[in-house]
Amino acid sequence: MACEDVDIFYGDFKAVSNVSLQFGFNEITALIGPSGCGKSTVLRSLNRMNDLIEGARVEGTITFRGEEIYGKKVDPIEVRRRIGMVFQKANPFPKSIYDNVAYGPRVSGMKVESMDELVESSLRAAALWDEVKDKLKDSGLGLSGGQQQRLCIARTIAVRPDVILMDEPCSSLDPIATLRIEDLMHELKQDFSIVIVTHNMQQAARVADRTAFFTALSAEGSGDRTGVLVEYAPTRKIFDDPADQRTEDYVSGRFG
Ligand SMILES: Nc1ncnc2c1ncn2[C@@H]1O[C@H](COP(=O)(O)OP(=O)(O)OP(=O)(O)O)[C@@H](O)[C@H]1O
Repeated sequence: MACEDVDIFYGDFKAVSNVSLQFGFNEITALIGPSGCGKSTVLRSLNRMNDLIEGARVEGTITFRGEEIYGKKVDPIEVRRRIGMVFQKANPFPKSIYDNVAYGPRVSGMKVESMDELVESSLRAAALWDEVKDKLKDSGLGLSGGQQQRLCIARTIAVRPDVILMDEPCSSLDPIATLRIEDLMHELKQDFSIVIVTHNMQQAARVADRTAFFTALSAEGSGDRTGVLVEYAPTRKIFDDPADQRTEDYVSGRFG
């Protein structure tokens, strides 16, 4: 997956300017940077989630497996099936644990030989099966915050995406639940590519193969601040030997 010269607007406001990034398969890429630099905006553009925000507009090229995802003939629902998303706050449906996982395959009309097996394998892949296998009919809302987030990951995996986008998936979790999700991410990258937005630099350093650092620049003559990509490199390089002073200031905690 790649974006090239991407600008993203909300109405007249240019939130993100000139972003070019290539995401590796079976890799975890972290998007980091100070608040308002456009990380979530970029993430949402990768599976056309911005389509759902009134006034949001993407210019430039975003391709997935060589195909332009904003192409006229492309079905955004299919894009979102292949490029799934996990949100900041776990948002299980008010349904049973089983039905949360089965929901996506059912509504997308996926051909499934055994729904029971698909539910089990998705819950296993999300490291939740052992905790819920005896209460699959209970409501997903009855689980702990960390379990709910893993349920949302299972729900995302169930439709067999190629890429999983994660928007600060651990920000409302305690440190133990956070480490659990990070371990899970390491396992998931065997089968999926992952792009994660995180405020937590240690988290980026722990999980990501590559890291993109963004900042926000003030536009001349207006108070608007537009997000730009400063540097994109292997995570170790970003943290140990960044090329740009702004990256160094941010990762060393001097700014942001
Ligand atoms: N739905 C929206 N409508 C209008 N403007 C928006 C919308 N979402 C974000 N913005 C603006 O776009 C800019 C980038 O926001 P975005 O949420 O992508 O940044 P971020 O880096 O993810 O921030 P944070 O780390 O605080 O979540 C900000 O100026 C924000 O106010």
